[in-house]
Amino acid sequence: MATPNAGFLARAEQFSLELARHITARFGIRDTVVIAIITIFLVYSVTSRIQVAYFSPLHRVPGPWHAHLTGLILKLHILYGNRANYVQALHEKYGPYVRVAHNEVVTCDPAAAKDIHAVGTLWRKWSHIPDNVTPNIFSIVDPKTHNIRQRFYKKAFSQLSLRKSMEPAVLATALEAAKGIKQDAEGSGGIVNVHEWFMLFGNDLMYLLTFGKGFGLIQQGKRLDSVVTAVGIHKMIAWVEFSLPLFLLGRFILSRFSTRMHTIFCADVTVNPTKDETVAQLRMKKDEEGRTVFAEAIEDAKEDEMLKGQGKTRLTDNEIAADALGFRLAGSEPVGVTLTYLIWCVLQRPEVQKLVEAEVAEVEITDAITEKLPILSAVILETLRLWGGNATAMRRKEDETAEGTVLGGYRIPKGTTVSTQAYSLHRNPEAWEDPFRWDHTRWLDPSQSHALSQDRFQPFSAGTRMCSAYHLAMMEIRLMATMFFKTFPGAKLSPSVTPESMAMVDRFNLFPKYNRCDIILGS
Ligand code: HEM
Repeated sequence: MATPNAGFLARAEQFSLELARHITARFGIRDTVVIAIITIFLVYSVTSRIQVAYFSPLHRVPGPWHAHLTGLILKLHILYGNRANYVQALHEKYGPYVRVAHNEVVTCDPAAAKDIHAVGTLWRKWSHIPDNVTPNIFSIVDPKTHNIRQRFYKKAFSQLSLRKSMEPAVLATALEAAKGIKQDAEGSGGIVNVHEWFMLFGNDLMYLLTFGKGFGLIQQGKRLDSVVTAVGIHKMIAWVEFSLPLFLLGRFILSRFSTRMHTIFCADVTVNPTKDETVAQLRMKKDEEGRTVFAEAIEDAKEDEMLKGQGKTRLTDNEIAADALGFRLAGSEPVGVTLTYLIWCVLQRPEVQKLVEAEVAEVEITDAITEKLPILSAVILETLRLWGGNATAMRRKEDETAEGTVLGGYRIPKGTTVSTQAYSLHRNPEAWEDPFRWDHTRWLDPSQSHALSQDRFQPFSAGTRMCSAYHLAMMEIRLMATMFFKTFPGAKLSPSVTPESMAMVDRFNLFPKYNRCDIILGS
């Protein structure tokens, strides 16, 4: 017996045949085939997007309506350097789990952050480096390859080794920066943009770390905008993510007509050190002058039994060049940014400023001594909590488990990107009391010390993908901050510095909106 469904199917079949006959008669066979292929593609794309939007388990995760269908709005925010603030606003509206794109969820739940970034986690770093480009330590996805690479640097980046190898250079560079700040202020009525000097400080030290010779940016009085930084790379990647055709148009056509376009669309070409020069520098022998910590790390690895067991005792030339660039990009900016915000936070609170100045006034500036100063340490940790230089998205994927995973009660299907950002983790009211208030005293209470555990305080990330240079970064911040408060007691913020001017822009690292923090030096 014919069912009502069969009647419908028969009518649909007849309609389709009529339509096909009509189109074939009007456009000819070849054009009809093209139209059919395009139609099938469009129908497939739309239905699969609707399926992912409303019928995948992700539809239960709250978020703005458009995020269920597309990541376009998120990509626009990335393009404008606004991702961190956009995601924070979404957390404030929707809670600790938010769907920000059809295939991406963000979370500021400490339990999820702990799971995702734990040692031995199944969550893998998300990377858009194509297979044919040698990844650097920052972008390697495969955990085994990453583990091998990490071992190359482990010893050289321990606190003990760094105090021998890098501390004198960090101190000398901090002294140069303080001199530069003083001279700059003398030439401009006592007002100086300290952000610029802190950024040059961070950049100079990274050149020194990877190439043995600092490029003397501070001595040359270079301006910040003449230094190529990770910002360029971020803008370039943001364009790729937003629209590949627009990126290609910019890269191959527009970049020929304007230097600005060239720095945005061809940042990788501009920023890459010539490979031969880098490799020669980093393969220097033990007794050669100008050998870097980086070169030592590579050399030391030859004696590492575990690496030998893995059949790998040397880095290839391509790997060395990639890592030199990776360290420079990862390390040049966040130290300078954190220092800028530290000065901004302390100078807003004269009573805290007096305490820090009194604490550092008589001390010798060494890493071991400054590490033990309670007020300075508390001020650094509290600044890293609210205004750390690298508090932006850490994107991860879990592709191992066929049925996906569960986070915060939500099923996350395989292949979904999940991001945490310390900017929101550190502002989560479930994790921190009065989270938006900068209050260094929360770190003076010993019972707070467990907050340093990996779940709710992650300015340097956590687990195996934690910042390789944590000890170096902390040393740079401690020595430069001590140098500043000893040399410039009574410094004040210029009236031009406002919460609006210091709002953070998110370009791989976070920066003050106008790249400025003007201060007036005390007489
Ligand atoms: C205040 C300063 C710094 C902060 C807040 C910071 C923060 C971070 C964070 C959050 C990550 C993890 C990123 C991710 O997984 O997506 C990271 C990774 C990394 N950082 Fe830092 N960093 C700082 C300074 C530095 C410096 C000075 C260097 C270089 C000398 C450096 C080198 C690296 C490297 C190589 C990685 C990749 C580690 C890996 O994947 O194994 N960082 N950093």
